[in-house]
Amino acid sequence: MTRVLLASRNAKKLGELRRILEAENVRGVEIIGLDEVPPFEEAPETGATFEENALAKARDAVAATGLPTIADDSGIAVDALNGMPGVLSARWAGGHGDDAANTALVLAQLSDTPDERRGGGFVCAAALVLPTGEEHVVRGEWRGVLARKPSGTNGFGYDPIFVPAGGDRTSAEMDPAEKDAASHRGLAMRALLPHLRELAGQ
Ligand SMILES: O=P(O)(O)OP(=O)(O)OP(=O)(O)OC[C@H]1O[C@@H](n2cnc3c(O)ncnc32)[C@H](O)[C@@H]1O
Ligand SMILES: [Mg+2]
Repeated sequence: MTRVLLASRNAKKLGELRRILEAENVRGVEIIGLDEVPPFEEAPETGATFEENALAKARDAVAATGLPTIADDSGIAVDALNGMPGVLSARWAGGHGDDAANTALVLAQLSDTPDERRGGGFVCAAALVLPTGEEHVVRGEWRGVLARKPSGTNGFGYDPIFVPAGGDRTSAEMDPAEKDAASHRGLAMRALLPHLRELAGQ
């Protein structure tokens, strides 16, 4: 078993990452989270791009633990807000990870935005950094529109207000496997699969 660290403190995100790898039958890799390694000082996520933040999170964790590490930096980019919240998604309303306040603020900011200009998308940058210094950074995007009110209880973060393109339900109304099959995170993680299979000796 090769131990691979997922450098995240977001239990929901960690759950999705694990589920996606499981669905892809990546065996021979044991995924552990930040709570399962000795604590180390985590730098604030101050990068200008998702890729920068993902790489920084993964590099720090490799330096501290010596484990091959995946980090995910993600968020929602709203067209009418010029791509924001973007890298500020986790702390858009001020506090870190207050999902209800973040979604309420985005909805309020879009209250006068008509249906035809409510486009946006989830973005996920995933970085895989190995103790050898080998680095891979990939990106997944999931386009859709911003709803007028929250619906659904699955997922996390902005899922209750995001309606993926081609459908009429929010991603919080989709079942988990359905979200994974189409999501930004699913796309990014599947792009890392060849490297993970190599690590697993598969
Ligand atoms: O940095 P870590 O510890 O991994 O956890 P985090 O929650 O701080 O994660 P990010 O810094 O990447 O911020 C991502 C934010 O974007 C939002 N987000 C990302 N992926 C999402 C998804 O699949 N569905 C809904 N919201 C999502 C959510 O609000 C997250 O708090
Ligand atoms: Mg974060």
